[in-house]
Amino acid sequence: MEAKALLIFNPNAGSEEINALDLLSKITVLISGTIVDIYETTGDGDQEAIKEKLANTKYALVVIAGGDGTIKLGAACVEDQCPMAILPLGSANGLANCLGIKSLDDAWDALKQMDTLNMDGVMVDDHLCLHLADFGFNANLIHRFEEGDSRGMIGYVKSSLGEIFSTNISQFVLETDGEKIEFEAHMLVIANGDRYGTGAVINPDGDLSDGRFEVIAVLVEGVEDLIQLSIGLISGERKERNSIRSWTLKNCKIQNHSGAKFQIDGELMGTPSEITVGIRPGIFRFVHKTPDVVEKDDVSIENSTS
Ligand SMILES: Nc1ncnc2c1ncn2[C@@H]1O[C@H](COP(=O)(O)OP(=O)(O)OP(=O)(O)O)[C@@H](O)[C@H]1O
Repeated sequence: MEAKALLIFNPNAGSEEINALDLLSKITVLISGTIVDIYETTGDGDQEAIKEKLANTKYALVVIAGGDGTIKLGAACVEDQCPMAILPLGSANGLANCLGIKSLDDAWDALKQMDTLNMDGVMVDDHLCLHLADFGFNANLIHRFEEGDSRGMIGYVKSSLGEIFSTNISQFVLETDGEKIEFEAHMLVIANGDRYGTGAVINPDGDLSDGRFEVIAVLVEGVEDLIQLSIGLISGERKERNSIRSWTLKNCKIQNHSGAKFQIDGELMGTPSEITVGIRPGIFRFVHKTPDVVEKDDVSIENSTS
C-alpha cells in the first residue's frame, strides 16, 4: 500500500509566490510511492481542521510549508511521533535554521536524506516553545517589527540597529535547584535551538535533542561588549565574558522585575512577572539536514531513522 503524507501549506507566509501544487509534485518525485494530501491554511480554525485530518487518516509524514507560526501550528497537531519536515517559506524561519535547513534547497536535501531528530519541546508555563523565547531586546524588536510595515530580513536588520540603542536594562531573578541568582540584562533568552532565523548564533551550546535548555543573559555595557557579542553571534564562537552568562537547565523559574517584553518563537506574550520553564524531552520528530548529506536516489518514508 502507498504511504500517505500531508502537506500543510500557508499561502500567506513570507513574500515569495510559491504554489502548493509545485511543492506537492516535488515531494512526490523525492519520496517515491507516496500520496500527498494538501491542507491550505486560512488563518482561522486551522488547528481543529488539521487535527481532524490527522485523526481520520494515518499519515507517515507531515510536511509543513510556512514560517515559524505554521511550523508551530503543525507541531501542536501532530502526535504519535509522526515525522515532520519543514519547507521554510517564512520571513525568518528560526526552527528550520536550527535544523540545518536554511533554504528550500536544504529542505529538499533533508527530505531526500530523510534523517529525523527526536526534538525536545520547552514548556513556558502552558506555552510550547520550539526554538527560542526571550525577554527584552529581541522581543522589543519583534514588537517594533509588527508595528512597522516592513517585512523580511532588510526590515528586521533596519529595526535592530535602532533597537540596540533603546532597550532598557531589566532586573531578573533565575531560580533553579533551590538557588536564586539575581542579575541585570538587556536580553534574557530561553533557548532550545542555537540560532535565530537571521542565522545569529545566540546559543552555541544549543542541542535540540539533549533534554535540556539554556538560559542566556546578555548585558551590553560598552562598545567592546557590543563588538564581541556581534562577532560571537556571527561566528557561533563565544569567549567567556561578563557580558554573557549561560546556564544549561531542565527546569527553572524566572522573575521579570522590570516588566520586560516577552516573546516565544516570534509571538509576543506581553510582560509576564514570572514564568516557569520545563523540558519535554524528545516529544517531536523532525526531519533535519545533517552536514554530511549522502545523496540517495530512491527514498521512501519508511526509510526514516531517528
Ligand atoms: N490563508 C491565510 N491568509 C492570511 N493569513 C494566514 C493564512 N494562513 C495562515 N495565516 C496566518 O499566518 C501566520 C503564520 O505565518 P508564519 O509565521 O508561518 O509565516 P511568516 O509570518 O511569513 O513567517 P515568520 O514567522 O518566519 O516571520 C498566522 O498568524 C496565521 O494566522
